[in-house]
Formats: sequence, C-alpha cells, structure tokens
Amino acid sequence: MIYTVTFNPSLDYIVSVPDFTLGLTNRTSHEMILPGGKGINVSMVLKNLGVDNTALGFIAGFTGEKVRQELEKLGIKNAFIQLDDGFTRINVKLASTEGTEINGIGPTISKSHQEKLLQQLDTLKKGDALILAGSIPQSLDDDIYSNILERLKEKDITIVVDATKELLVKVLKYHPFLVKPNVFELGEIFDTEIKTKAEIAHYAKELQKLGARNVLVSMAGDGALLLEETGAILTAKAPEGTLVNSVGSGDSMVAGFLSGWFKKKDLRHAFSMGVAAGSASAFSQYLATEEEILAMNEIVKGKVEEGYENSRLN
Ligand SMILES: Nc1ncnc2c1ncn2[C@@H]1O[C@H](COP(=O)(O)OP(=O)(O)O)[C@@H](O)[C@H]1O
Ligand SMILES: O=P(O)(O)OC[C@H]1O[C@](O)(COP(=O)(O)O)[C@@H](O)[C@@H]1O
Repeated sequence: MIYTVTFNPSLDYIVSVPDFTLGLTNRTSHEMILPGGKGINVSMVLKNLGVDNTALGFIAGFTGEKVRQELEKLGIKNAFIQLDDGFTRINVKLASTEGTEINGIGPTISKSHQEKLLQQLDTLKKGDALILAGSIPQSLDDDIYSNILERLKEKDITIVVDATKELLVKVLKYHPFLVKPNVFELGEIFDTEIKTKAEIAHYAKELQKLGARNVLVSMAGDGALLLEETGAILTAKAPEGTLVNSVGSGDSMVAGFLSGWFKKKDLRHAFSMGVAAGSASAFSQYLATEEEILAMNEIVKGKVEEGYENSRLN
C-alpha cells in the first residue's frame, strides 16, 4: 500500500484577483475552495491515475472536517487523526499573481496525537511506500520526519520526501528513494540563488552526497531535472500550454513520477510521467485527470533528454 502523510493539510482558497493592488480593497473574479496540502494532493492525483493509496495526517476543526468530506467524496481512503483543538489552515492563493500564496501555520499537534501517527506507521511493511510531504505546524520540531524514518529504517519501504530546509536535509541520511525540491527550495538549502541548469545539477549532487537516492528538481515552466541514483541526469523542457492554476503542480509531479515508477520500475518513464502530471495540472483549473496526464505524457516523453544544456533559467 502507498501511504501519504500530510502533517499540515489545508483548504486552499484559490482566487483570481485582476490587477491585484496592495493597500486597496481588491475583488475576486473567480474563486475556488479545494482540499489541499502536499500529501493530500499526491493522494488525489494517484487516485486519478488509478493508484490505490491511503491519506494519513492530522485534521482539526470545521476546515479539517471539510477536507475529510471532500476526500471521501472522491473515494480516497484516509485515516486522519482528529486533533482536539484549533483548525486545519486555510491557505490563500492568488491565482492571477503567479506564485503568491499565504500559507497558514497550522494547529498544534500534541505528543499523544503524534504518537498515534507513529503507531499507524508501525503497521507499514516491506514493499509499502511512504510519502512525507509538506510543511509541519510551527509547534513541531524539524526532526519529526527524520524521527519517523529512524523508526522505519529496518523495513524495506519506498520513502519519498517533499519538504523544505532542515525538514528535508535531516531525512537524507535515511536514503529516501526520491526527494523533490523545486529550484528555489534547492537554492534555499545551500543558501544560494540558483540561476542555471549546471547549478541545479551541482546542488542536486550535493543532496545525493548527503544521502538522497534520486533527486527530482522541478523548475516550473522550465521543466525538470532528474539526478538518478547512478549519477545519470535526465532533463525535460515543460510542454507548451497556458498556465491556468499552478497550485498542486509539484504534488502532481510526485504522484505522476510514482505511478510511472510503480508501473514500469523505469526512471525515464517515471520522470516523463512526473513532468506530464505537473504540467497537466498547471494547465488545468484543478489537479489533472488521468486522461489529461496520459495525453501530456505523449508529448513529454519526446522531450526527455539525457544530460542537460547549460541554459539560464527563465
Ligand atoms: N508554467 C508552467 N508551464 C508548464 N509546466 C509547468 C508550469 N508550472 C509548473 N509546471 C510543471 O509542474 C512541475 C512542478 O512545478 P513547480 O512549480 O516547479 O513545483 P512546485 O509546485 O513544487 O513549486 C514542473 O516541473 C512542470 O513540469
Ligand atoms: O505545506 P506547505 O509547504 O505549506 O504547502 C501547502 C500548500 O502546497 C500545496 O500542497 C500545493 O503544493 P505545490 O504547488 O507545490 O504542488 C497546497 O495544496 C497547499 O496549500
């Protein structure tokens, strides 16, 4: 079984605000409220791709209940732990001002609730996959993901981590199968601003030296770079299309990659499916459907190249 863990789910309030201006009353022209959070999005796209999985994590309050209801409607298995206080955050996304987001801190998760998750994870067994994705509420220490992996280290589980800064760095010694920083997050870890593909390859190798097996670096409209366990590099330019809503494209990429990997155990196919799923979601109002992803993969697979041209990023 594949398990996603979202410590900090959200309701994403995605609004289009034409000519957004700071300091004025702005009005939306379009708005959506969708369940979100990185592991949850991965679960939804895996489900769209016909890959059975279970969403784990913590929810609280009326917003958390709404997240759960929406997942149930979509038929996604879940076993969220209900917190006693606070509420699952509402993350605001300005769709018309690309990349502008306000993500909440999330509710406090007590020791006893953390222990409940650890007990759930103790039931994982050889052959299962675990995706730890997204931020953790401010009240938690950034060694929480590494503590989980310490506990699971003797089991043969495929581990994927999509996280930032120390939360990611601290898990690398457990040799996760896949990590997926975007370019900004990769630069942030090494306290630098990455401007070229050669720099991406260089810092991806640094993550590998620290223990990561496969490093998938997403570059939004510039596509992605995969540093394989063997040291080989694959790159793909993003397909042409109109950006509609980029929220969830990174998570879609993780789901596409994993579905491709579990189907063929071939990194090139996994990479192509990852880019296809990311771009298909970026070009659609919501997370991409299987039909959209497979159609996109027909285009992307012709764009996958070995190595990289050392161009500057847009
Ligand atoms: N503007 C875009 N045009 C085409 N593809 C995109 C665009 N934005 C994102 N994608 C696709 O989604 C993937 C993940 O996007 P990215 O924004 O890098 O991730 P994250 O959401 O984690 O920051 C990219 O590698 C690319 O394949
Ligand atoms: O846990 P974080 O890092 O605050 O991110 C949570 C946000 O990221 C998302 O999972 C989207 O992530 P991506 O755009 O990177 O795929 C949203 O649904 C959610 O609001």
